[in-house]
Amino acid sequence: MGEVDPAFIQDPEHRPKLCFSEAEGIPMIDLSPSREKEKDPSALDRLVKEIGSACKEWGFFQVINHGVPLDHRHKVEAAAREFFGESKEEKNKVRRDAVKVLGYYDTEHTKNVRDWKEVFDFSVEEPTLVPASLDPHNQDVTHWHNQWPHYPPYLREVCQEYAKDMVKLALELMELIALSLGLPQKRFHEFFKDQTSFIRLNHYPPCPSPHLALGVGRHKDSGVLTILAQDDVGGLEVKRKSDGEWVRVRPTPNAYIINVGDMIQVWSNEAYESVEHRVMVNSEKERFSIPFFLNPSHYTMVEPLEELVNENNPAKYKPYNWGKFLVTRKHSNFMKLDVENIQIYHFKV
Ligand SMILES: O=C(O)CCC(=O)C(=O)O
Ligand SMILES: [Fe+2]
Repeated sequence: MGEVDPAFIQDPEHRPKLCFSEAEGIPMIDLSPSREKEKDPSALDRLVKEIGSACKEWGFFQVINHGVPLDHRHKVEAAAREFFGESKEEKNKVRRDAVKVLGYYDTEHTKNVRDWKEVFDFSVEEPTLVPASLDPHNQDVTHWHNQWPHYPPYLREVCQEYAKDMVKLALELMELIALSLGLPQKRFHEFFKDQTSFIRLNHYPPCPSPHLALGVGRHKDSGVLTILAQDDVGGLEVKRKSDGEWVRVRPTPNAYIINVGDMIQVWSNEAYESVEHRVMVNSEKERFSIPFFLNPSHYTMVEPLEELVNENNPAKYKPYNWGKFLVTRKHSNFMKLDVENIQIYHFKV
């Protein structure tokens, strides 16, 4: 057993339990009625209700019959394995820095503790428009550009193809979520022109001290919605809403794990809430996962939707600018700070 660098060590109250319970009851939802809606409107109604209660009770669910071609997913998984198998020197050729925020890095901090992982980030829109400055008064816009590695050479193409699949599935899920909130089906579409969505390839190497460190420390996803592909190793834990216990999401081959992000919490005025989750590592097996983070345009002002607030249910959040939030987060996750990074509760009324 080796030792881990103190930067990775979680405070005692946040350390994982090595014997864990597997989540019974994380809803498994069959999405086929969404694509066959003309044929069976009552099946679509049932699906919308299932999505609504999963968002309300869990903030997490899994989907099958999601329409994403399996070979597209397999190609990205293979490319990720090959990429992370390259030498550090090769990976560092596409390393992110304070200016080039996309690419490879292995020093992400969640809540100021270093994560036991290495990642490769790429955005869906090339280039992605974002604010140039963290300063709220500065309106300048800049671009994020992807940094594609030379090896493996096919990585770029398969990632771009997969990104299209993810956007399609995400918008379909947003239609179902809109219906479940009593909104017009396409209510959310306007936010995704010039989207800032991105995909992350995650590699969690075996860790000599899985009781002290985490692959990703406890956090909520700050975007709209996350679509996660995990391999068969397992390690994702969700803080169950009903009792606050950490429970593990059992890997289901070819399914996707969906979770509500902070922006759905704000838009829905807390009808739905984003839920804390974290990733355990283990001493024997490496693990790979691929989250897609659905994010709106940088110029989106995020606030409870007017249709969902009234005198009896006033807005629980003040509007905030997504682009400024995003670049502030990117900046703070890059280095260890002495202060908490930006959170939606800072905008609570
Ligand atoms: O790897 C996983 O299972 C989840 C990763 C995650 O929660 C994240 O990157 O936000
Ligand atoms: Fe997450």
